[in-house]
Amino acid sequence: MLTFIGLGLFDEKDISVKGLEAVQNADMVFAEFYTSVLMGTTIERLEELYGKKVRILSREDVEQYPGWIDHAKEKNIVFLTGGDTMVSTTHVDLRLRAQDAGIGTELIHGASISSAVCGLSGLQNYRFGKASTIPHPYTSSRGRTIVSETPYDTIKMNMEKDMHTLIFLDIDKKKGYMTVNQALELLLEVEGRRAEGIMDNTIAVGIARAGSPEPSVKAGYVNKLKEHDFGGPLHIVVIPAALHFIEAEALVKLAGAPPEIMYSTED
Ligand SMILES: C[S@@+](CC[C@H](N)C(=O)[O-])C[C@H]1O[C@@H](n2cnc3c(N)ncnc32)[C@H](O)[C@@H]1O
Repeated sequence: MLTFIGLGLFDEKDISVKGLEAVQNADMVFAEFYTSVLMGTTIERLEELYGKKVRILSREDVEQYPGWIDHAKEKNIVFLTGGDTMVSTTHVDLRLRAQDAGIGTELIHGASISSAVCGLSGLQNYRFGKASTIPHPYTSSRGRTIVSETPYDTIKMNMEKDMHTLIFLDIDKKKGYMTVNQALELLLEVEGRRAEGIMDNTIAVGIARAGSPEPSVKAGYVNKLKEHDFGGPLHIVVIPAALHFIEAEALVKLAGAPPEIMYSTED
């Protein structure tokens, strides 16, 4: 049996009781921390709580060479991930590979950043459209710096449908954890090229360290918000569509948005 377990958002204590029991009873424990990271703990603290060795898998181990799942044909193995275990296409793909190999699978869910952003900001879950990820810029073979326009296109498409956009921020071994500030600068850079006006006079919401004792939640006009100090990682951004009046009130009262946003809301 291969059990997928979501560890929640911040530290070793965010796992569910059900999840903890499954890890403690497992024959082998695998984990990946490239799709998300629990910033409030360490591998040593996880191993101490579980009383088990945790084998850390790379992206290649999970996406290209998941031979390790064969252990689940004979043994109970668990696979740990940050957040909820299935809020990631990679993990769904892994589950399907296991099923195809005749391995039984089970899910034990954890708190996800996708719902935490709604809780912390007051934005309504049902109003979110397609999510996107802002990757760090990279250098092309011709030496040009490439900034992805995909997140900008996703925001535009969602705005046309009156839907909010959740934007995950890149986690890169060398370039580090992308901040809200870097993400907004990159969106403004694309706006500068495309000049389609979707970032003009637009409110954004930045959230840092959801699930920690001191999350940072701040909403404001993009040009101002990009200067705000959100503190340490992880960070995430939402670009809301037109706001329902309760959402606007929540952003003002819970995220320090300018009060005037309450006078241009939808019913
Ligand atoms: C690709 S998502 C993985 C989602 C995860 N499976 C879940 O359900 O929460 C990872 C991204 O979400 C954001 N994120 C995850 N945990 C966070 C947290 N505690 N606080 C703020 N942002 C977070 C970061 O932008 C991070 O790069």
